[in-house]
Amino acid sequence: MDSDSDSAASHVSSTPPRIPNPKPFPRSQHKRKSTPKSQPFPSPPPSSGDPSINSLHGLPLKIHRSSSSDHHRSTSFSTLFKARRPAFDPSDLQSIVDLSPPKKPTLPERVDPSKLHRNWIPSSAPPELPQKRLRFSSEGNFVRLNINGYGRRYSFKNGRKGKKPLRFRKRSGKPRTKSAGENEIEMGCLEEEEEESCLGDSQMQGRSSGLDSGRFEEAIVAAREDPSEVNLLELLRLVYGHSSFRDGQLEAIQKVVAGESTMLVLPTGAGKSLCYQLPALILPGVTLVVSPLVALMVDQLKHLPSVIPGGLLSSNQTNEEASATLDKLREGKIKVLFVSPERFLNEGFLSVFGSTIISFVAVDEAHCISEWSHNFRPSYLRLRASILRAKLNVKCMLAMTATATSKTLQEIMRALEIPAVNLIQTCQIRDNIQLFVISSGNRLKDLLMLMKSSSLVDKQSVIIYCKFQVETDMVTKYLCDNNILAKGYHSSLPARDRNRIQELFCSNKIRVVVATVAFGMGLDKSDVDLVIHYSLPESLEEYVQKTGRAGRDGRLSFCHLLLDDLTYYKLRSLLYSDGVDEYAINKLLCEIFSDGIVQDGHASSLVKESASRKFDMKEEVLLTILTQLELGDVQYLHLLPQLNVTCTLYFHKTPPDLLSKKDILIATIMKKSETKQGYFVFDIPTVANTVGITPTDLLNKLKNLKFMGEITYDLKDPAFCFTIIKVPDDYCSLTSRITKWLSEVEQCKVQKLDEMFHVATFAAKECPKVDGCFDNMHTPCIQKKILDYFCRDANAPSVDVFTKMGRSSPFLHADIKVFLQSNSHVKFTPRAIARIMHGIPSPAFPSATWSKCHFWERYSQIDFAVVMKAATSELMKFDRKT
Ligand SMILES: Nc1ncnc2c1ncn2[C@@H]1O[C@H](COP(=O)(O)OP(=O)(O)OP(=O)(O)O)[C@@H](O)[C@H]1O
Repeated sequence: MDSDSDSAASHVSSTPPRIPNPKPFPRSQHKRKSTPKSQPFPSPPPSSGDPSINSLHGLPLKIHRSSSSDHHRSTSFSTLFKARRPAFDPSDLQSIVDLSPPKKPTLPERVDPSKLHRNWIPSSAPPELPQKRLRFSSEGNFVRLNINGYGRRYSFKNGRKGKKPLRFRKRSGKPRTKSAGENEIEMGCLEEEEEESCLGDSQMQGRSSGLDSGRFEEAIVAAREDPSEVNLLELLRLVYGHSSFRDGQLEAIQKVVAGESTMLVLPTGAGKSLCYQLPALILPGVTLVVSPLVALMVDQLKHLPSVIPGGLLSSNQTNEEASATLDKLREGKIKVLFVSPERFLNEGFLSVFGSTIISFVAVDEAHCISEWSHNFRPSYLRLRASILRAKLNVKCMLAMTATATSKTLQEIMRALEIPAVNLIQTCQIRDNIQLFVISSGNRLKDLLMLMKSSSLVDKQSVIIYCKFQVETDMVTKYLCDNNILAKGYHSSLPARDRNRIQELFCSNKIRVVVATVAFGMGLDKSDVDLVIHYSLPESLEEYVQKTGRAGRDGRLSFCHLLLDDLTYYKLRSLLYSDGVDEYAINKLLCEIFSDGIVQDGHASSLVKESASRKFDMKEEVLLTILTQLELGDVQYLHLLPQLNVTCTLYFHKTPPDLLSKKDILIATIMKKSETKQGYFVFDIPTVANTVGITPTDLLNKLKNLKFMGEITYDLKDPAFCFTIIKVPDDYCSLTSRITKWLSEVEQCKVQKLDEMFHVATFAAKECPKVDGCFDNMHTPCIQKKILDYFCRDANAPSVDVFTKMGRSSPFLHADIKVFLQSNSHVKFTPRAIARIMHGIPSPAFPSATWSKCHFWERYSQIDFAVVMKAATSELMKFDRKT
């Protein structure tokens, strides 16, 4: 089985910032470098450069809704939503939020008012009905105040209080040196990734303003002193040109301005960004916005109004870019700083803030905090109120998400110590999207029929989502061959191509994009009118997220899902690729704590690639376990920034013997190095421990020597680095606790896929079509099921969804026996055998080798647990015989 899924191809990257490649050596030195092996100055190979709680008083969750005049139809999803939430008490609601006065939504073109649902999100369109749907208007609802970018920018001083007049300075018209590149984004596993270029600079901000500075200043001071609806509305009008707040916005802003940690759940495109931007503008100090993807950060930075100067720090910036941002931060020129969660690993980053006041931390895509979400991300585990308080003196947190079950919300709120009364939540799915499911025997043909059907042929902006990159290529070609122009988009395309496709799509010059999940994050195109799921989403959360790309302007839009069993089997198999055995975890723990003692400040490392192969665990799984060892009930270790730990050193000016006499570090390196082909090769943590400094300090010293022209060096072997805080007393119980936790996480993902499949299958095959469903249109029944799913009691036992997976096969045992006999030279675990039978590659059993095996993927339709059980029993028999 191919594992080229965009989400499967994920890897957590928090490697240190790249620094530029070393300068070319002067000619004379080149000569010297070409000395033979035995000489002290061998020539370096072409340099690669340095890669260098308050406890929740239990949810029931409070629902915060504004009473809009259009909120009255009993059939709407919102009504259902209200009715389903447990223990909802309107008097509670009254005490928590200001119920805003009834709002009249503006009816958009082509929408039948009777179809307008209660949680339709009004855009800021003028009250008149537009005659025509506007094309080329992908810039959201911002007011373009100065198209030349020479507007005025507001300059802030950190911690500035009182009413002193605020200075304005002219925005520099300096052209950008690099484009705000689109990075590879894999929503399947959110993470910060490589990007062609990434500016940590407020120059990226798109909008400049020609504000009346006096009025603006007064509005800020007024909102700071009294964050009343009137004062906040005035600021909203001045900064964004919007005339009213959308559901949930005002309440969230008021809470954050009052310093109260808040959980905000609004659907995609509902305007969550504004809920951190306005408080950031009002409050003194800097606001940190934690975002899981560079692409998202870049996009959010671009969309910051220019009166909110922003910056960005990501691990793939150059040193120069990062220090330019840090300088601005120190000078008080940054009001909103976008950071990746990995940054919170870095003591250096934390120390940057010194006396800087952090007004609050906004956590975007906050569901990544919870392992029970569809996108758990280990580095989000560091986002704990206790850690943020201790390290950055942050007291207020704003968590934002569009998709979270009650269980996920509970976890986020516990981690960030958000009181239950500060949950602001509206429906997680917009009512202006019609949902269709087609049971498909041939997805390609059905897709073509759909695209050519009279109801969809005029749709102007279409996204077709595929799971695998090969699928996007294949579907794009098929559509083009059949006269439907389409562009494929996935993370393996060069960033420039991806940027271009996104731009052309946003300006309506491309009608159809066939994409993996990589397309869409941070895409604020308001008029996508058709989303097609060529592949089954892995969870209802993913389904809601992707459908949420459609109809962001509030107009009626369409979402079709092509359902087939084979995709379900394939996806279900892949979900078992992260699982680990107790035995492997035990081995890993023994390696981590191999020294058996705690040595203060002693750095250890685990080289990602080799450890991954040795323990047959994906790198993300290794990181998850390490993070758990740091942030679990007992702290066993402290994670350090990830580094490339193997260093090859080349001397250029002073001969090594002489330099080592002047520099203790060089002397130690020479003692601890192996010489390979005449070069000094050493392990960074080992040398750092000997000298008594941290690996990061050692790298800094090397950088200085490089700067002085003494040395250059190459780094390789990306590794997780850590110091041991405590050696476990009982390895066995720690092993079984971690194994249990990981298998629960795995089970949770499988259950999410089963529920998604169940909902789609119900719609396609079992729906009695009584509540408004007809033909393939199943909005009512799907919405009802989604609602059940998101509102299910957090502590309720998990629902057993019928699974289509086979529970037995007459030949399974016999096949495993033959497989073991024909591979008697290889050591297998039951999980490894089950993976091969399911066609799941793993670090120790890659598809390049094992997909050629006769049994590869043969049992992918039999439940993984059943195959594993059979493998265990056959392996025991086999071991006894041999
Ligand atoms: N009060 C408002 N009135 C009118 N338009 C608004 C308002 N608030 C936000 N918007 C617009 O709604 C659009 C979507 O906003 P935003 O990107 O913040 O949504 P989001 O909730 O973060 O979506 P996603 O979850 O998909 O990222 C933007 O174009 C923004 O300008």
